[in-house]
Amino acid sequence: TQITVNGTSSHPIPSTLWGLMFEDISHSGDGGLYGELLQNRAFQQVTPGTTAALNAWSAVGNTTLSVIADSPAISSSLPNALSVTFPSGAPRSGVQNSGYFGIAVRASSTYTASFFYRFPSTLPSAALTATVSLAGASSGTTFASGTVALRPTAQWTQATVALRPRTSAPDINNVFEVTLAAGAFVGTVHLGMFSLFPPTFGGQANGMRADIAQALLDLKPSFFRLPGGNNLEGQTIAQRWQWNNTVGPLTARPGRVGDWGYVNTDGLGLYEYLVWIELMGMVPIMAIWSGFALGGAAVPANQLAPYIEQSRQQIEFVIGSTSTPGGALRASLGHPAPFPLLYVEVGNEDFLQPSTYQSYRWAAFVNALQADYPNLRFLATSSFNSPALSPKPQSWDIHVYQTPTWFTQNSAFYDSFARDGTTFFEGEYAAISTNPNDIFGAPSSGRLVYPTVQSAVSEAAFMMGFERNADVVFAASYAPLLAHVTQNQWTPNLLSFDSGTVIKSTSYWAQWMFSNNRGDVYLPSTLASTSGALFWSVVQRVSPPAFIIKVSNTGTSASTGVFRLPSAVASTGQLIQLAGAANASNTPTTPSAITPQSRTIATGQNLSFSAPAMSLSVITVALV
Ligand SMILES: [NH3+][C@H]1C[C@H](O)[C@@H](O)[C@@H]1CO
Repeated sequence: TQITVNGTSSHPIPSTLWGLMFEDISHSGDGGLYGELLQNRAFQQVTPGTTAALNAWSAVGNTTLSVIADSPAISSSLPNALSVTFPSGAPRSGVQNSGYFGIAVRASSTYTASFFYRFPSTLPSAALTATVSLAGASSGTTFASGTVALRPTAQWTQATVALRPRTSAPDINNVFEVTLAAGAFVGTVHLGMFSLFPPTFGGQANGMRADIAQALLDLKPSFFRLPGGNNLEGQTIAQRWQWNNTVGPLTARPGRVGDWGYVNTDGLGLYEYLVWIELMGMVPIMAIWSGFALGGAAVPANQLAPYIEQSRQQIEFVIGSTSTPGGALRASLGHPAPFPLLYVEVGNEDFLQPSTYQSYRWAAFVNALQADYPNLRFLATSSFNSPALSPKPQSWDIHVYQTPTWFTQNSAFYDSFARDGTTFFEGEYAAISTNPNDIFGAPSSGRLVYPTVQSAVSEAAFMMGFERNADVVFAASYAPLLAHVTQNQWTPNLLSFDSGTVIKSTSYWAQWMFSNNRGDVYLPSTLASTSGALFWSVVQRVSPPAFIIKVSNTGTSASTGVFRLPSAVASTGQLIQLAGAANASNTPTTPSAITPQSRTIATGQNLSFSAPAMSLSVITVALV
């Protein structure tokens, strides 16, 4: 294929083009990115006395456990506690937590453990020594232990201890224990608001798991969409995500039943998101709830005011001056300066109930909030111009989940969009099935469990379209971002993980190749055929001056592109290439089967490049 590259750029590439979409799905947050290692740490949103209330907890030795609604409670937000009864003559006994499907124990880390306790009836005659430890679930090997004094008190009191493993555990099959020595105490103790944190990314208090955060940082992401996705919406209006329930001390956070079938602790709250986003060099694209719950309920127009006010307070918390209540709260938590918020998304996928979005919800939120915050850009989340909205949205968040073939055939999706000032955020996209008749079906019906080489190179063809249309596409993110390898509600995902490992998919590497090889301006070139297999994008980097040529071959045989570049270039350049069998994936058993390979290649102003079948290539060649 002969490809003529224009020497005059058509448009700059916005700095926000490549970034991350996040929501707590498949334990992306609790059990994933959020640093807390204990599951069901505060018995939030569970029914006392039920087995489910004891999720992840079990007795050590002879104790009997039950979750109770305690009085006094630890706080009004945390009504539940674990009642632990030690019988007479008990051996070493106490409680055990199995983490989020395991706990990684690394000798290089210092873990911070804490819990609240009180003796509701019989007080011990003197302080008791509790042992807090990390041990092999089946081996019983103790990797770390520390002691803490439990004072004889009926009032809720917090105990904290540092744990330093002497050796790393060989696998993630480990447990956290709080125990008393044999015969140390006969009676009942109430425990609650446990926590076990490893060192966090950048040392952030109540922060993120370092290995997952680092894998995300390696993508050099420019934005972070939060807090969802479906998980913003709630199955009911009462279960929606509410920013004010996610800030302040952990004892003030009630948690909620998330939209993906598990309790969200909301320990990863709005402040933690924003501080981490800043630490990562990203900007937030923040959603506000738009009056619609996934179960189908919409707030009537004449009852929206308190929800609009809650959203206004959410925005005030993020960017309000410290003379406002929201800004003052932000300052009190340690961040007096406003966060760099420009984009506010009104709901999520409001194409699910476009009628009320069109008739009043969009206008009610935007008219009120735009008046308060004129510099903000509000994104509509219903289907583009279907129905038309008033006031006319400045931006839209468009999602697509499709087959690899759809992505190659729609590489020019944005070419025909009107250039009228409206901008677009491709907030969610992924090739998720090879079966066009059952996109969201089961793996037996074509659904991908992990991204494949074919899905990654097809997404890359679509991503070429984002660079070509970066005058109207300002941001794009693959979704979902993260998922536990087995406790998930959705596949495929950009990154998979368990308690100890992060797996970078083929699609992760495609995102990595685009985001780590950005240009400043786009150079138009011969258009690829959308029914073909070869796709390309040429951008120019100002400093150091270079052409960056991305080539995706989504076909089953090698294909050559001859690039006629607009000016002289060096005789050698760098090639980064991702290639493999169409159905190859990186999985827990083969985590690095397909990774980008770099090498130097011969280059010239007429650059002939043979792209292997099923490959994504990035060629960087210096101008001379
Ligand atoms: N149904 C998808 C669309 C929604 O916005 C996300 O929560 C889901 C997974 O990415």
